[in-house]
Amino acid sequence: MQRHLILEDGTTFVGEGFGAPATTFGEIVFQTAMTGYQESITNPIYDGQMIVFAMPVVGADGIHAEAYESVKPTIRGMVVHDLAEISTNRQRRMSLDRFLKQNNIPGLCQVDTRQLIRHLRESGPQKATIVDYVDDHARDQLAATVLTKQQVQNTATPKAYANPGRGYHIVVIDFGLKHGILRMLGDYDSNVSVLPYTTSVEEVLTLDPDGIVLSSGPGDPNSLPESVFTLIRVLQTKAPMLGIGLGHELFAMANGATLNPLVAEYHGMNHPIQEIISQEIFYAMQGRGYVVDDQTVDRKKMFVTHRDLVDQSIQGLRHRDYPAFSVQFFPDGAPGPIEPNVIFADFFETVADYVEQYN
Ligand SMILES: NC(=O)CC[C@H](N)C(=O)O
Repeated sequence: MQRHLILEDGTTFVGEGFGAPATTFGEIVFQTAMTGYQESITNPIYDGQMIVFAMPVVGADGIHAEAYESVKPTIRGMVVHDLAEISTNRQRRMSLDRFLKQNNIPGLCQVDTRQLIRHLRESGPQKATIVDYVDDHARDQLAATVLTKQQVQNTATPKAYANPGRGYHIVVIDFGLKHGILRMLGDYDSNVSVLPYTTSVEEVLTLDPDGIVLSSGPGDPNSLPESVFTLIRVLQTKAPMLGIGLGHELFAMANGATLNPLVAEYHGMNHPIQEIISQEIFYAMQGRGYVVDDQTVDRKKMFVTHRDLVDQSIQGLRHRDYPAFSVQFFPDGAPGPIEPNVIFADFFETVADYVEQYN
């Protein structure tokens, strides 16, 4: 059935509906990665958003068991050029179409995604809706919709839980965790406790962590309560810390930096990232709508460890006084290149040194 995408600025696109026949509202962003649509649509950083895929044909892998990044996807829609009808992946459990239907997420295919993405690159993210008909009612509803700023609350765990293993005790502060982070921690000798971001310093310290991870997550880092920054400021002095994505942004803010929204969000894996000390270049999955303002990083406290070579944005920070560091990109490679996995190796090396020194 023909369906339509309406953008807040009035632009409309026509396409063929797939997935759930639902009408939804969300902020629309585009994903330029050529692989990993299942990981993208299940990554909690996209909570409440609609994703347009630059990849011309999406769906050929179907949905498979290893590529979930959350238990339940909370995106609001998926816009693609061509939907692959036939999937030949041996690990495939179901079609993308069925998966979206089960999760009540609408899809739109046969859309001129190149034109749409060019438009969004200029306009930046905006509200959008997928509807059956374009009429005044649909436009009014879109105009009246207020998008939530509560994405972290929506996706982060409200209760502590364990991801048991043997080895170092790693506490993950959950801001909208993706599974890739837990998978990577599980590849090392670690016993993981995941705590809500509303947790107190005492609750964390009672667990006597050997290392602390600040997870990635959706939304605007400026929308988080002051208690989060206090928590980070205290915890970074107590045990080795690794911030990822939103965790990196919050780590920067806790140490005095400011975060700015990007004109066009960047979701992709084609920007080279350089580790400054080694000059090594690698690629990593990135998903960011915000960037650390370079001018506001207190060089006496922190230094820049990684930069994106396309826009020179800060991609990594390290504290000068504590074993605490952070990366803006996804080091778990789910999806994406696995070179940045080395960030976890660095973290566990830091944890091992710390445990040896203080226990
Ligand atoms: N990679 C992430 O964790 C995303 C962080 C944040 N929501 C942003 O858009 O910048």
